[in-house]
Amino acid sequence: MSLNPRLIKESFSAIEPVMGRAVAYFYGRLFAESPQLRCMFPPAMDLQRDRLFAALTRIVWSLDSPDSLGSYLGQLGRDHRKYGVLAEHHTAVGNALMATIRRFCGDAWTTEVEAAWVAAYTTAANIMIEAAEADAGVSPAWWLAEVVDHELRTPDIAVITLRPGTPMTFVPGQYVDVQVARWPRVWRSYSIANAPRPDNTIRLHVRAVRGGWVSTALVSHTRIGDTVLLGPPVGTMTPPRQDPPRDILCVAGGTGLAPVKAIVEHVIASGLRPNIHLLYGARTAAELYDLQDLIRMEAGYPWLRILPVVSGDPAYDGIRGPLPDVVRRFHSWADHEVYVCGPPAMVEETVRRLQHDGVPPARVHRDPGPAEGRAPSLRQPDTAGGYGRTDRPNPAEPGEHPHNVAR
Ligand SMILES: NC(=O)C1=CN([C@@H]2O[C@H](COP(=O)(O)OP(=O)(O)OC[C@H]3O[C@@H](n4cnc5c(N)ncnc54)[C@H](O)[C@@H]3O)[C@@H](O)[C@H]2O)C=CC1
Repeated sequence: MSLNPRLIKESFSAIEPVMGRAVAYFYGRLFAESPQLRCMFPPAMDLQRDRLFAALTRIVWSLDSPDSLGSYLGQLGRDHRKYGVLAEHHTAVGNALMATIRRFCGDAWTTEVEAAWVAAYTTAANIMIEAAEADAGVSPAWWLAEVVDHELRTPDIAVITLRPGTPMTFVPGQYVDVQVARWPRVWRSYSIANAPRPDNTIRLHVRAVRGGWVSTALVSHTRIGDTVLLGPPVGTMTPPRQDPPRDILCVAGGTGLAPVKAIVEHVIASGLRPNIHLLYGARTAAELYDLQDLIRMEAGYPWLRILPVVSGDPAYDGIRGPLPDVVRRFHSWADHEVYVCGPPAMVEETVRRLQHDGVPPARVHRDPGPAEGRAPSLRQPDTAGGYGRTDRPNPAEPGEHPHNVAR
């Protein structure tokens, strides 16, 4: 069996215009043929459909890059352990997928196309299965974590400290999926907002979204002593090793501060002393929910500068304006390592302007927002890596953080 990326991409493109119906058909077929799998999924499937499409899109467009495809599929396989996915489930998924593609790709379906999809799916499933099996020997499928602190910083933003029952190894900048007891099988992603700590606790910054199941439960219905489930840490917005280190620019909007703060803590703990500018934006001063903590941090490290920015209050007595504009008011950042995280449009625009101003793409680390949580255009394959989270409520299925996991 040999991979034929061209045939896969052509037939996948033929499905694009009817992708919504195709994904619905896929799940209908999967559950009709393997009803025992239905209980592994949440009651409402809309978000799930987006995730499947986003993951499929990423896989199809990565077929020419075996290394990045391999690491993505490996992560997917390890991450799927928390759902209870077993090797035999991949056969059921593969059968439903082939039936779906056959039905929806119309005239593009030939025996060569079928062979190409079978080869690609078999390869992908094997990578996921092998990664899951290797991981089973060294890491839990999920962690039970106790809420050891819960601070309501604004009426809808909580900073929550969790202690996993067994230590969780992660890299600053990564995120975890969270499930609350109130909503079984519903997982939402949150970035870990701290560097690894000796007591193994992790912090999350959570904004309750109107209609958001998990975020509302975490902010308004969670108390110290409660427990949540955590999936394995994933994500690629992690700091590169550098010696000597480059100076750093961080641009964080709202709760997008979380992974950026973890990276800043990591740099501090490393003992290196690059200059760090952290532009921390919110719509109002009251929404700068972590400013006091950041100011305390700044007081201990003269090479760390915290610059709060408010976009929605003309009377604010400090730096005002949209973050992408404010970034440009400073000297050039062209020789800096840059981390950008927050609302997707803010991230897009900030990165676009920084690159226009001479920051090389390889030095820009971004949390790509919902690029993988929604369906990216087939003509604009997402190669940024990482995942997508959004605090937008999903009108079809209230949710907080679509991410890139396909089930
Ligand atoms: N909670 C977490 O762990 C993480 C959250 N995120 C993402 O960060 C975002 C945070 O959202 P909120 O706290 O509600 O932020 P927000 O909507 O209150 O905005 C925060 C800042 O971003 C700016 N901004 C918002 N939209 C903009 C746009 N279109 N153009 C330019 N600037 C814009 C605002 O002016 C403000 O300075 C969400 O999209 C979330 O998915 C990302 C990573 C981790």
